[in-house]
Amino acid sequence: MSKKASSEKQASRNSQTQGTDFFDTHIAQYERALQHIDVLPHVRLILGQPKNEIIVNFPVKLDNGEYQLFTGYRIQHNNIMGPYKGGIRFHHDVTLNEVKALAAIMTYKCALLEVPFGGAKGGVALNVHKFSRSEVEKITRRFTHDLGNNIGPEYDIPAPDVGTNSQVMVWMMDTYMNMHNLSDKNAQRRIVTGKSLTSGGSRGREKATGQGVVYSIQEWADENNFRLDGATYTLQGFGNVGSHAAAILSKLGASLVAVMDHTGSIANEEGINVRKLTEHVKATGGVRGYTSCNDVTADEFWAMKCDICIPAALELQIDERVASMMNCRLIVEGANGPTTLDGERVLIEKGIEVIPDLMANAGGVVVSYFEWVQNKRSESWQLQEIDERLHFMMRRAYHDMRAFAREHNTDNRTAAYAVAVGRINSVYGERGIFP
Ligand SMILES: NC(=O)C1=CN([C@@H]2O[C@H](COP(=O)(O)OP(=O)(O)OC[C@H]3O[C@@H](n4cnc5c(N)ncnc54)[C@H](O)[C@@H]3O)[C@@H](O)[C@H]2O)C=CC1
Ligand SMILES: O=C(O)CCC(=O)C(=O)O
Repeated sequence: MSKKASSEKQASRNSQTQGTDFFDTHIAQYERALQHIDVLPHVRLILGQPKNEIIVNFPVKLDNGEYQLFTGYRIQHNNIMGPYKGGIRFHHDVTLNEVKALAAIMTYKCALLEVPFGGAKGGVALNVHKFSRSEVEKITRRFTHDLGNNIGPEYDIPAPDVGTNSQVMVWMMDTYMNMHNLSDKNAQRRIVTGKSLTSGGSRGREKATGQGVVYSIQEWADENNFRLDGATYTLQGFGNVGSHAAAILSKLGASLVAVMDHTGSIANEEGINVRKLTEHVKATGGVRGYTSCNDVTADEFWAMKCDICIPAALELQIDERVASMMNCRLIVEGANGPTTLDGERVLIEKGIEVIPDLMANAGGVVVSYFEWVQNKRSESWQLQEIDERLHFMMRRAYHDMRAFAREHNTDNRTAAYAVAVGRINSVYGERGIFP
């Protein structure tokens, strides 16, 4: 088997064979945090499962005239802190358990960042690369239609995730507006965030998650007297999160030495030109075939010596085997849930620090919140203001997480969960339970 083929097979093996235990992994991480804080018994129960699980099966007429049935999910984990909030994923491996885990992660991410939203996530099981633009539009509109009143601008607000983008969000918005005869059409644009700027999106949302990844790295670098100028890093995933993180890190003088995506893995110890790679990915759909780099296997990618590794693709990628190969100082989880429980154990044994998903990739939902507020008030904020507000909120959450970790002698993930669950628990405690 060629190196490229073996690399692709490895990437797909990681995401497919382990996808089913993502919710269990999340629950184990959540329960580990409960050992460090006092949580009301009913709150433990409530947070252990999502509040609502919406599953819709819907047919769509494809370009060839045939009908195909799709399964879509919207999981609403918790809304004690505010309206349900979270992305929509279009990917062939989408399952109920995956979306449940992603929805719960949103609840804790928002609580850690003090964003006044709860947690939700949605997804449709489809390989987006295999459908035409008009088919993806029809799938989006039909899914939105079937979600009906299960979403709403004050109730549950979707956003982009893997396989979706600002165009998909605008189709969702348009479908929702056409379904509801609402008087204040403009304010209703906040039914989704992550829209294009022209259709009511926010400046800075496109790069927000990557920007937040970099703000997290900068906090860690300051804390550890580490210079980013001249540092090396590897990146799994060169989509929205990965490509923007890389573009910003380039400006700070950090050097990208290896990248993996769904098409393969490439490396160059001398550094990869991020701007040129971005053009290549736009033109060809993936990193494979980019010149000035060597093709490497997935194992060679993970074993690459570097200062920082940024997984920014799918969940459960860094398992025990991968973690034992890794040769870096810091892992920054641009993706949701990229590390398995065994993987994390090995990383801790090896002294590799992790900035967990709840913290590292929260920039997206923070700027989504800014977009929602701007739509509600008919305002349009400047990029500088957005970046400053985002930076402030990322820094505050980072130090809340680190303070807990130091005080209770925990890893960062346990600390991030504990801070978030502690805040949610306080609200439940103050409000009591409706009988
Ligand atoms: N888009 C956003 O604002 C946010 C995204 N995230 C998380 O970041 C991660 C990436 O999301 P996006 O960049 O938005 O998605 P995207 O769809 O823009 O990009 C996904 C990237 O992952 C790569 N990929 C897919 N399958 C792969 C595999 N089997 N092996 C290696 N690479 C693979 C793709 O080639 C692509 O480069 C996900 O875990 C998502 O939940 C987290 C917070 C916000
Ligand atoms: O921007 C949002 O509302 C949600 C982003 C998201 O899905 C995530 O943080 O995983």
